[in-house]
Amino acid sequence: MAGNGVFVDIIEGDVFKYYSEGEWKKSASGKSVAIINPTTRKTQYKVQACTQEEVNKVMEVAKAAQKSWAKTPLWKRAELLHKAAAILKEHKAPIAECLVKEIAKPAKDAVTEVVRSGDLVSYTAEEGVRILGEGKFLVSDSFPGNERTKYCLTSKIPLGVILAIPPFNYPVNLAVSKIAPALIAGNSLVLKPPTQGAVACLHMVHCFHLAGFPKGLISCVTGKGSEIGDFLTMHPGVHCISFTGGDTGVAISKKAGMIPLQMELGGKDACIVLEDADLDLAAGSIVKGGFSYSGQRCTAVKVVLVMESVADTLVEKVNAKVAKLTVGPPEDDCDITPVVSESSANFIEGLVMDAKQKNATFCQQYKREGNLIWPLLLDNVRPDMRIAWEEPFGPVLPVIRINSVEEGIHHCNASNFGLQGCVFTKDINKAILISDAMETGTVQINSAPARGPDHFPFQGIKDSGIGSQGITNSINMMTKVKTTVINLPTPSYTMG
Ligand SMILES: NC(=O)C1=CN([C@@H]2O[C@H](COP(=O)(O)OP(=O)(O)OC[C@H]3O[C@@H](n4cnc5c(N)ncnc54)[C@H](OP(=O)(O)O)[C@@H]3O)[C@@H](O)[C@H]2O)C=CC1
Ligand SMILES: O=C(O)[C@H](O)COP(=O)(O)O
Repeated sequence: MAGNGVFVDIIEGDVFKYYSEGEWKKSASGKSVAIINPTTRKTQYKVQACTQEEVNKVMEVAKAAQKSWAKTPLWKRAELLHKAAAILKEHKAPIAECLVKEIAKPAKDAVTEVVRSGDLVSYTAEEGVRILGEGKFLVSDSFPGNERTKYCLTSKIPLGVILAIPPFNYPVNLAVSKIAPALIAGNSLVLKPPTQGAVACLHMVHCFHLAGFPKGLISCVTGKGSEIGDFLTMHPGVHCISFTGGDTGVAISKKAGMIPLQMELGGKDACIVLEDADLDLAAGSIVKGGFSYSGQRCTAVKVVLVMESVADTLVEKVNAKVAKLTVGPPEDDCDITPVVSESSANFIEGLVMDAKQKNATFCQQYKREGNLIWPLLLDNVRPDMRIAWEEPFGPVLPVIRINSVEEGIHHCNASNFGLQGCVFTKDINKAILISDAMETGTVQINSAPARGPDHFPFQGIKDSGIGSQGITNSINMMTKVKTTVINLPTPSYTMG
């Protein structure tokens, strides 16, 4: 159970504590933030509403802790990360339980998220010792007009204090995908977890605490993003922001100072299905891609663009699979579970009603109970409908029928998002041409969009983000280049 066993220190009364200076603390605000269970719509947990003074304190200690952490040998940093990964995996059950209660993640997927997170931490430790253990050596005589009098040594050094802000949908995985690269690279880290998912994050942070990281190196401040978010992101003590979420990220990038930003934002991932596609494969991928975790994935298939000649067959196959999806509580491991909040369900319903008014074809009857929305495929969607462009982040998937590949590419590229896309065809040449033409960070050929495996590069263009993630890219992003130049009194050339 949450807050029990080795986790007993992280809670007092019914409010979970925040983590600062290597200790679990109550906020001086005396206030808490309620976390509403999406299934019961009742308060499940409470976390501290941290104050600005408490944020100032974690920034101060993070700065000091980073200085000595940067002097800790790389292999020792890796050793601690491996230890944290093992502890995290050992305690997957209580953490997964929080994910079920806070964000209605189906029970098995919740366990998978924790295990995947442990693996990510270990992989990052291994990758870090390799790529940070190497530098560059340049000599001056390769540039015109220079003798060989200068030797340039290049290495990667930490940025300082990293602020990590993950979203609700993968609170643990998208937190560790920021924490592990930051730490292996010699940075300290301040985590502001999403409110829904905060308690899972606090348990995860306690696993790092149990691993024995130095005091102040990792902190976790809780509170509503709308209340402490700006104070955190505009804090002068922050040297880099790694954020995953929605439009909030666009606002943050305008407010943040002159610091590196890693932004993973929304998406409207298009799935283009050509006439020669394996329609069974496409239908299976569309259902998995569109409806896993009730469509609440940045990488979910969010619009299907299918050639008119095969559209009827594809829609029929997709519908047959949608009919088999189970709908209900996350504890029962149902495929479709309640969406994260009432406001999210209302937003999704708004998109559905707009499509209804504009005569989209409803392949299933629209049904909603509380935050639970039954899976819905909308056929014959046209560009004047909101659902053609907006991200529902729910189990509703639009199908747009197209008459040419160009029409599909045009729709994909007209979106303000550019996260991922996918194309189904048996013609690899066509697939490559389409992939090159799609303005998205990644294109999957004959499979649905996906972030994982977590060491693959992952990036969005346009409003979908800044920079590239994935383990290696995140480590590099959380470092800066330092060079030392050795100036010789006379040219020196190496002999054969
Ligand atoms: N491209 C990618 O890799 C991914 C993108 N996403 C996108 O995330 C969205 C869903 O996640 P969701 O959690 O709703 O996204 P939000 O943008 O609403 O929230 C993300 C995080 O930002 C915090 N936050 C809110 N306001 C501020 C602020 N003013 N300053 C700083 N932080 C703030 C939130 O805290 P609080 O919860 O307390 O409000 C939360 O931790 C979707 O658009 C989805 O596509 C999701 C996963 C991956
Ligand atoms: O951000 C997300 O929505 C998830 O990281 C997606 O991860 P996945 O595509 O590997 O499920």
